[in-house]
Amino acid sequence: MSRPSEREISVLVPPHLARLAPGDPGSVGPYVLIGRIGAGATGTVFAAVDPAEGGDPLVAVKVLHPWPLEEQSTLAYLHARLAALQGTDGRVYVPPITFDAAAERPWLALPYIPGVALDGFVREHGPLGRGRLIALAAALGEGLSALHSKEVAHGDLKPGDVLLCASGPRLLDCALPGEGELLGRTAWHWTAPERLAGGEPSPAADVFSWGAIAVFAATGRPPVEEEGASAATSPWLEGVPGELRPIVRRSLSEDPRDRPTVREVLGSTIAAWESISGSGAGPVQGTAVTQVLAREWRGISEPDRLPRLVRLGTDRRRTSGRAALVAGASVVALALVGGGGYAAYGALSGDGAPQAAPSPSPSSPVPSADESRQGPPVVRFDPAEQENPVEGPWVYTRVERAESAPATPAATIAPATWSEHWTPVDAEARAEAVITAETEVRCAQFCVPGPGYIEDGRGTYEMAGQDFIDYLSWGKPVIAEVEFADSEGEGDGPREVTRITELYPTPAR
Ligand SMILES: Nc1ncnc2c1ncn2[C@@H]1O[C@H](COP(=O)(O)OP(=O)(O)OP(=O)(O)O)[C@@H](O)[C@H]1O
Repeated sequence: MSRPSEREISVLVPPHLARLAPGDPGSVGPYVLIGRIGAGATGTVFAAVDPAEGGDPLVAVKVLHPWPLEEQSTLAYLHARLAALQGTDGRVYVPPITFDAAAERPWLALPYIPGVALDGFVREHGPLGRGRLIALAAALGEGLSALHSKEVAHGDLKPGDVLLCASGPRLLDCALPGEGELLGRTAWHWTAPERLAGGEPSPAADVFSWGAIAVFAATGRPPVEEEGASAATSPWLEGVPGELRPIVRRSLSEDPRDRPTVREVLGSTIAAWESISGSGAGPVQGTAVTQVLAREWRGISEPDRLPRLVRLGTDRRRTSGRAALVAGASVVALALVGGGGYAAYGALSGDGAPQAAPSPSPSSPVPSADESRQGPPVVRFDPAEQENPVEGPWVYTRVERAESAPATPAATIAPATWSEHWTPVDAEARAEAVITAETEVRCAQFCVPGPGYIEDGRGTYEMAGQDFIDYLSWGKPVIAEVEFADSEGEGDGPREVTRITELYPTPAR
C-alpha cells in the first residue's frame, strides 16, 4: 500500500462497491467510509478505511438500524454480546475489531473478508462436491465451536453469513437485537423450531442451522421448503453424501435434546472425511480441520479488489461515541432537507475526488395518498404470504397510502411499521406476479445496493430481479410501484413484472 501524501492512501476496494447514499455518514468512529457493501435486516455494511492503519486499511463497518435499539436494556445486551464476540478465535469466525454500542447509531468494525457468499456461490456454480462440502461442514463446526467456547451462540446462521475464501470458509455475524422477531420471516429455512418460537440463541439451535446449511450446500436446496414441515424427514436429505447424512439428520431434530453437540458434529465430520480420504493425519500440520481444508479446499477464487485513491481530509482525530457520525472530511455536507428528509452528501469517487452532492429532491420521496393513486399501481409484497419465496410466483396486494400515515417521512419509521401505513385497496384481492432476471428493480435505500445509485429523487438503487427475490426473503414487507408486461390489465394467471420501484422513506438518523 503506497501513501502518496499524508491525506491520501491507495486502497484495494471490493469490486462493484456501491457509492455512499444520501444520508450515509462520512465516517464512523475512526473509520472513513468509502462505499456500501450491502445491507441486511439489522444494519448497513460499509467499506471503510482506518487512516491510522499502516497495512491493508480496508475494513467493513456495520452501522445498525436504529429501531430495535431504543431501550437501554437492549443497548446493554448489544454491548455484552459484541464484547463477548471480540475475544473469539478468528480462524473461521470473524470477530469485531472494535465497536461502539453507545454511539447514536451503534456500529461494529470487522476485518474485510474478500469472499463469495455461500448462497450466491451455490446459485452460480451448483452444490458443492463431496470433499469441499465436508471441508465447509468441518470449518463451520470449528467456527461455531469457537463461539460456543466463549459462551456465545450465533443465533442467526444462514448461507449468506458464510463467505467462501481461497483460504477456507469464514463465518460472519450473529443475532443482534431485533433479529429474533424477524427470523420466522427472514430465515425460517435455517432456523431451529424453538428459536422460531421465540427462544434465545443457543448452541443447539446453531447445530440445527449447521445441518440446514450442510443440506443447502450439498443439494442447492434448503432442507424444508414448506414452513412447518419437519427438516429431519425432508426428502432433500437424499442429496447429502451418505457419510454426512446421519449427523446432518440428527442436527435437524425437532427436539434440541436430540441434536448432537458441536463437538460431536466436528468429530463426525472429520470421521466422514477420513472415510473418504482413506487416511488420518497426513503431512499437513495443524488441527484436523486445517488438514481437511488443506486437502479439500481448492479452486475458490476471490473477487479481485480494485485500486482506489482515497482522500482522507484533514480531520484525522479519532472520534468516538455520539459525535462520530458527521466527522471526517469526505463528507462535503450533511444537511437535512425539510419534508423529503434527503441529505446532501459527498462520496469518494474512483479517483478519490469528492463528488458533487446530488440535488436534494424537491418533493418527498414518499408519495401522498393522491400521488399513490396515479401512475403505476402500488403493491405490497409480504414475505409471510409467499408460498414459494424462492421460485415464485410472488403474491402481491394492491395498496394505497393510509390517511393515518405521518405527514413527514423523517420520523422514525421501521420497515414493519412503514408497510402498516399502506392499506389494501381490496382486502380480498391478492394476485400473483412473475419476477425474472429481466425485471428492472429500483430498490430504496434500505436494501442491498446494486451497482448504481439512480438519481430519481427517491434514493433508489438499480438491482437485478434475483436480488429483489433475496431481499424479500429478509421477511420485510415491501411496498413498491410495479409495472407489468401486460399493461392492459389483470388477466388470468401471474402477471410478468417489468419494473419494480420500492417506496421507502428516508431512514431516521
Ligand atoms: N466483514 C465483512 N467483509 C466483507 N463483506 C461483509 C462483511 N460483513 C458483511 N459483509 C457483507 O455485507 C452484506 C450485508 O451484510 P449483513 O450482515 O448486513 O447481511 P445479513 O446477514 O443479510 O443481515 P443481518 O445480519 O442484518 O441479518 C452481505 O453481502 C455480507 O456478505
